[in-house]
Amino acid sequence: MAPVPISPINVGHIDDVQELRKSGPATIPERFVRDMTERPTLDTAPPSPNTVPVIDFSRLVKGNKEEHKSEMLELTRACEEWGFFQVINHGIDLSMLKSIEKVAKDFFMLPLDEKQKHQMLPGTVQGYGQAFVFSEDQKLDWCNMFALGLEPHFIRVPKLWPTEPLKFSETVEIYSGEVRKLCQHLLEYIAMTLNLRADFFEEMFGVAVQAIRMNYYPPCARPDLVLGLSPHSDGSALTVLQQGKGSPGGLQILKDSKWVPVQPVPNAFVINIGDTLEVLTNGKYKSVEHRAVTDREKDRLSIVTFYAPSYETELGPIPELVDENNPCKYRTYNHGEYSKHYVTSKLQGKKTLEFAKVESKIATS
Ligand SMILES: O=C(O)CCC(=O)C(=O)O
Ligand SMILES: [Fe+2]
Repeated sequence: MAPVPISPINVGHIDDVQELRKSGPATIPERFVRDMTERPTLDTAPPSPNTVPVIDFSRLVKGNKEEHKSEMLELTRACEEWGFFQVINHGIDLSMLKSIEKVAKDFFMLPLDEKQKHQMLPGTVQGYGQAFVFSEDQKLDWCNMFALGLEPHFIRVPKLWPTEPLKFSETVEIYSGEVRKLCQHLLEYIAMTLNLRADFFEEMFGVAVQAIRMNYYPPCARPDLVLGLSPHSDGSALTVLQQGKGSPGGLQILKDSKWVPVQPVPNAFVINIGDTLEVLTNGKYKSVEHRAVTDREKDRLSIVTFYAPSYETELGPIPELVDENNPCKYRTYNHGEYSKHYVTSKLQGKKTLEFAKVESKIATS
């Protein structure tokens, strides 16, 4: 969520999907209809037993020696083999999860002109609208987003913070404070799975950048033609995703070239490794491509926190994780530069990470 210079880009007309749904529930404008190769196959098969690992956070933190050890092994496996896991018993009060969901939903239910007071300008990633649209002919996602930069404070854009719903800002502040602590703790355990000091990432990151994005996916009459969110990996170090209670599944991750649905686990957070951890671990832990699909009848809400190093941080593979068998795959670069590159590129699988590869041809400025 780096501040982006506003350039005169022409993104064409972007229909608001909630309004589309209201006015003509069966109409899918061409700009939302995906090319054949991108369309989701809507799995009617029973969920595969091969699902994203579930980590019991309380066993990591206060379990006995055996419990801690087995949970650490599961965390290592999750990071190495999946890049995604769900966390249960995370210690964040369930009333907090409920409150953030309520203010998020209430915000999306406001009249369009009210939401548009906080509109996301073309080429930027904060506010209400669709991020990552850079041209007139780019396909659009069946999603409305509302995103805010949170930490450090200089990334905040005060005019984008709504006064309605009444408790919106206060709830975002409290929730995000809790999620920040969870990210810090998770990174401590992740550092330990890599035989690094627990405070390794905390020390390296400085005042970590944190942003929140609420994604609202209205039902879609033709979920087979559209995507809720285009395939991408996150630019963060870690991402924490809360799925709305009672929301249908919709998140899918690319595993062994197949799209695997992430089944919602009540009150859990879905955690994923972002590009930044992939670089730091020299690819030992990889960011995984993911996307969202829509549902014919039900709407879906997700509340997503991105946690990343400060923009000043110089990033590159951690020397302890580079050796003859794992030669250095990524160059060293400034995280602010990467963030700028990320938010000025369209979502396109793991393409943005090319920026960091040693053989990369992409210029750094
Ligand atoms: O809504 C979802 O499940 C996916 C959201 C996501 O990947 C994102 O906001 O980066
Ligand atoms: Fe994502």
